[in-house]
Amino acid sequence: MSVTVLPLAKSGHNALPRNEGMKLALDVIDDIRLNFPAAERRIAALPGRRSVKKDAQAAWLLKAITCIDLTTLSGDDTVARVERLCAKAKNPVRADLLEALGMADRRITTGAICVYHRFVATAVEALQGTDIPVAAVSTGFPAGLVPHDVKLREIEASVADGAREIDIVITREYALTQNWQALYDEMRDFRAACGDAHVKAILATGDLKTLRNVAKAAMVCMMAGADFIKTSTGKETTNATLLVTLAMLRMIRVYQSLTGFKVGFKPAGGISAAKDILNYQVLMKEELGREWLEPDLFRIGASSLLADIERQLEHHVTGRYSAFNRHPVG
Ligand SMILES: O=C[C@H](O)COP(=O)(O)O
Repeated sequence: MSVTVLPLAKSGHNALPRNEGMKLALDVIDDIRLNFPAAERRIAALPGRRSVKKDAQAAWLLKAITCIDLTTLSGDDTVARVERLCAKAKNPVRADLLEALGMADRRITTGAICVYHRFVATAVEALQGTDIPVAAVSTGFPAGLVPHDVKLREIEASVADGAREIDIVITREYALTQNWQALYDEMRDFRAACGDAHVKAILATGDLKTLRNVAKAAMVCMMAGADFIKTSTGKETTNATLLVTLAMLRMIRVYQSLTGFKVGFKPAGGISAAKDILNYQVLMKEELGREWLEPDLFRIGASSLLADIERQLEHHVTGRYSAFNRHPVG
C-alpha cells in the first residue's frame, strides 16, 4: 500500500521572510468586526464538508505530524522525560508503519519540541544532528504575571541555551482592557529579546472573553512582529477551538493584505484526536491556502495527539487498532 503524500516540508524550518511588523494602527484595530453567527455556521458545517478519506487521510495525518510541536509542560518534567520526547520527535512513526505507507525513505520528524526553559539545553543536546528546533515557553508561562524585565531575561536565557523558537504569553489584562498600546509595546520588546529566534504569541484565547478581543489581540501581536499567533497555553479552561481559529486565521489574512507578511498559526491545548486535527488542516487550507499546511506556517501544540495519529495510521495499514500503550510517548 502507498499513500499519495502532500510534499513534505522543504529544507529545514522557518525559511520564509520574517514578519517585521508595522506601526500600531489603532484605526485598523478599531475597525475589526466579526460576524459571530456566520462564523459559528462556518465552523458547524466543517466536519460535514470534510472529505479527506483513506490514503489521502493518511497523507494529511503524516503532514500533521511534521507540524506538531511535541510538548511536555508539566511540573514533574524530568531530563529523562524530555529525552524520551526528543527520541519520539526524531522518529514519530514506527518504522514498520512508514514502510507499509511507502514512506520509509522520507525523513519525517515533528515540527519542534516544546518545553519549559529548564529543559531547553537538554532538548537541544538530544536533538543534535537533526533540524528539529527547540521551542521554549516563556514570559512567565502560563499566566504571564511576572515583571516585564524578568520576562525579557527569561527569553534571553532560553535563546542562550539554544531555543530557536520562543512561545510567549501576552498580558491578558491588556486585551481585556483594550490597552492595545501596552500589548503592542510588550510584544515589540519580546520580539527584540528573541533576536533570531522566532516568536509565537500565545493569546490565551479562553481568557479573552470575546471573539472580538481575540481578533484584535491577534492583530496587535502581528503588528508588533509576532512570527506566529497561538491560541492557548493548554492551561486555560477553554483552549484551542475551531471558532477562535477562524477568527485568528481571518486576521492573518487581513494582516497579509496590509503588509504582505505571512504569519503562522498554532492551535494548542486539548487537541488529542486525529479526526480533530483534520478539521484544523481543512480550515487552514480553505482560509489561507496550501502554504499554511507546512511547518513554516502551521504548528500544532500537543502532548498526546501523536499517539492517536499513529494509532490511526496503524489502523489504515492493518485494519486494526492497537492499544494506546503501544504508542507510549506523544
Ligand atoms: O502548547 C501546547 C499545549 O500545552 C499542549 O496541550 P495538551 O497537553 O492539551 O496537548
